[in-house]
Amino acid sequence: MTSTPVIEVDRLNLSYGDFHAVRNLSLHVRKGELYALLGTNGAGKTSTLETIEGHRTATSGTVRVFGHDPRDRRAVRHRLGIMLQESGFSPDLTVKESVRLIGGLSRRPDRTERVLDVVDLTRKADTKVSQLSGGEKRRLDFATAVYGNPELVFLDEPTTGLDIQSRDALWDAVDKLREDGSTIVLTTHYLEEAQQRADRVGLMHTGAFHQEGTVAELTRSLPATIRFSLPGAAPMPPRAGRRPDGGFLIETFTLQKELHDLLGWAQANGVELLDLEAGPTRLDDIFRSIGNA
Ligand SMILES: Nc1ncnc2c1ncn2[C@@H]1O[C@H](COP(=O)(O)OP(=O)(O)OP(=O)(O)O)[C@@H](O)[C@H]1O
Repeated sequence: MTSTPVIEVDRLNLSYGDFHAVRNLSLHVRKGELYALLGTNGAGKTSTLETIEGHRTATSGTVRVFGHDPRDRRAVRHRLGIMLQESGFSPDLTVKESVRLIGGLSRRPDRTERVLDVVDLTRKADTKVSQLSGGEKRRLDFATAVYGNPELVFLDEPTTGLDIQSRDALWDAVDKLREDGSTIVLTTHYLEEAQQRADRVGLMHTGAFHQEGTVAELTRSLPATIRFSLPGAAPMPPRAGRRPDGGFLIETFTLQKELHDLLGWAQANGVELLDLEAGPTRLDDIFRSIGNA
């Protein structure tokens, strides 16, 4: 990863009539980064992305992609691969024809067969789009992000509707794009995917950033958790609170020590800890804390 800026958004404001959907948002993405733009429903993610992609005009502020105004399609468009939530391919085209169409529109060199292989649709090459399953359609949408290895890739909810094998294959293909130097901007409601993969996360709420940084930076301010349950006759464990589901919860900033003490207590009392889970704060917990703020 280098410090070359690929996306530079400064004090972006976007209004729909009287409604102020994005408020003074600044965001910079560097070459080679995987940046996850996350947020609550209606936070302004799509509005922000559509402005960065050149589909919307900012009410005020500046947006630069590779140093250009993204509405300058000639300068920018061939360098972008955009996987929308719904690509809207013609239902009468075959898969192969659709991929060729993507290639023609992208103006990037590649081979249709290679792209079909990456998105695992070689066996469906001659099938009409109207006859694809939901997951297969999603993999065809992904071809827009893969064709010709774009320098900047937008993935909008890429794994929605995909089974676990297809998800793994998609993330393998994204890893490959990154090895070849692509920069990735991801939106997803599967927070564990962002937690595992994002170099940085921007967490939006009501038009502005609630928090921005690495996952470690975002989760640092909240305690880690240990969750477990106990067999009926077990004594009450020290330091643990009761959860509404009858299990136990320990919140701690010293996870390793607390876990060590708990295991020692269980050993000393001859108690088996059931459903034991211990780990750092997750992005889910931060999302819940926004809802409660
Ligand atoms: N064309 C439009 N006209 C008026 N209001 C709009 C328009 N598009 C979006 N909005 C409003 O702007 C706000 C931000 O919408 P946006 O789609 O950017 O949010 P989002 O973060 O992508 O949400 P979600 O996670 O629910 O998809 C919402 O309150 C939405 O109702």
